[in-house]
Amino acid sequence: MHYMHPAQYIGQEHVIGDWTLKVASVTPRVFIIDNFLTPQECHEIIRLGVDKGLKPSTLHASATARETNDTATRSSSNTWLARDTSYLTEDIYQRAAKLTNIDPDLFQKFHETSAQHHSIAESLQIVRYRKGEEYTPHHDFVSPSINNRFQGTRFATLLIYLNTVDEGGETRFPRAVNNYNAAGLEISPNAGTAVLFYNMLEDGNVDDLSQHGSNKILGNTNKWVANLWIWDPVIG
Ligand SMILES: O=C(O)CCC(=O)C(=O)O
Ligand SMILES: [Fe+2]
Repeated sequence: MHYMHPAQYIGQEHVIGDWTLKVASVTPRVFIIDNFLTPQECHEIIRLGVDKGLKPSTLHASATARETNDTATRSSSNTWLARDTSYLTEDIYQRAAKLTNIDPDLFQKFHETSAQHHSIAESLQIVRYRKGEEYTPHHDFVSPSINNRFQGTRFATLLIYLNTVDEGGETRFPRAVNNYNAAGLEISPNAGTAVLFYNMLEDGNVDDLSQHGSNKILGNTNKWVANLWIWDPVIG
């Protein structure tokens, strides 16, 4: 397993360089990081996404992830930006490595020391939700075949808000139970803020409580996010 930032109580802070990771939930482990991107960087990522071309989202569509039997519905559109798209995307991978305390080399397409070892980071997924669009609660981990000895899956999610949404569009963790309060957790999208959460537990099992979704967009402001999924290091 990779290193996991501790989350002992809500409001606990970890300082990494210029960032402060603030614990928003202990179970599941969710951290909020303000000013992960500047407003200009947010615009630039949206522009790169628009230039690439957005397509209606499917569930867990990526080179590495397989579809699960999740019944979640996802009405947004998205595209993928590889790490080497621009200086900015390269920098975002470097920042993500620093933030998660993971060797940035592991986020390269191929690990230097072994051509068989694929990157543990997916391409950056850019997502746009328009009015009325949502992503119902789901897990980001995928369930590998039970014949696969190494049950590798999405270890952590770095979700970056690329704009501020006034009406709806909150990220919701409906199963978050904290301080005996089962109301769940909702985070309003704020441009440049990142949310880091772990889809796995420290013992290597998946975390059922990491289930989350995006509330419906209620107003006329679209919601834009970037997802960076990081896999656990056991590569079969
Ligand atoms: O847009 C959000 O707030 C959550 C997105 C999400 O859960 C996903 O794309 O897997
Ligand atoms: Fe998700």
